[in-house]
Amino acid sequence: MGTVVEAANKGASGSILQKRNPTIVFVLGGPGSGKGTQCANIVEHYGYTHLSAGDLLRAEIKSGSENGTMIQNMIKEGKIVPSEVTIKLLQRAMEESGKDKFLIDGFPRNEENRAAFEKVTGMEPSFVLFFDCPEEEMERRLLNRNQGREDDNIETIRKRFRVFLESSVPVISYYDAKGKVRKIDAARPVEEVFASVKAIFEPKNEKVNHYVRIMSKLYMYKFHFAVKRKLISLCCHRC
Ligand SMILES: Nc1ncnc2c1ncn2[C@@H]1O[C@H](COP(=O)(O)OP(=O)(O)OP(=O)(O)O)[C@@H](O)[C@H]1O
Ligand SMILES: Nc1ccn([C@H]2C[C@H](O)[C@@H](COP(=O)(O)O)O2)c(=O)n1
Repeated sequence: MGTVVEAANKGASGSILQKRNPTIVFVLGGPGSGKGTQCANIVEHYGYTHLSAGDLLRAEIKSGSENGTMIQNMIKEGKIVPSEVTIKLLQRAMEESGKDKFLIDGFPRNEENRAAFEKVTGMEPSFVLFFDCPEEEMERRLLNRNQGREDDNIETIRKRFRVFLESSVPVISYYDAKGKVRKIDAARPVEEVFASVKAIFEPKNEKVNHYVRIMSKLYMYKFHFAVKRKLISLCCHRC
């Protein structure tokens, strides 16, 4: 059996979806930044279909599939599951839904995820919704989540934060350079965060769009500076 990337190279994959020319929004942000919470609001108000990569992987574990144990071990370690597996699950879910507007939550988590998705499906996101939240707040939320998730313990949470900084932030930077990132301050109460989300999804005139893009760019400068400082301090702790 070939890999999904090999299948894409042979032109065997991605075609059904591509023909439907779906709208894709990637939803990114650290663990506990509120991606799932806000996706539920977007679904309710704007008719998108929500596909959470983490939920699809957890369902795969429960289904008792051959990849189940490998996925479970990786999630317990806060690691990122190989793109092969996650992309197949996402593609299947998109095809089976019969819908054409998707919020893809928690994906792409690293450069491998991103490049493989674009290669396999031949599709790119319309934009990337990025929920920015300080670690202390995300940690508090995850420790209070109470959904029985195996990875909501302090040891795995710290690993997930590190993977976010080292592997997921570069993906956000990639799309930022293409002008596709819409950054949201996610440290506020749910309703306030959703008000900012709405401003992105509502149709606007060109002047407002221009203003939103400039504000997003300014926020992203600040964000990248903070990430660099954090990575340097992590390196200093290691030495
Ligand atoms: N703005 C908010 N203020 C306070 N609590 C919030 C806010 N948004 C979400 N929460 C709560 O924080 C927890 C994590 O939220 P959620 O599951 O939406 O995050 P997530 O980014 O999808 O997390 P993960 O990446 O780990 O799946 C939940 O218990 C949720 O109810
Ligand atoms: N693209 C993805 C998305 C998720 N995972 C794994 C690793 C995560 O820690 C875990 C939980 O995801 P969440 O529900 O927090 O979005 O699932 C992955 O490997 N690749």
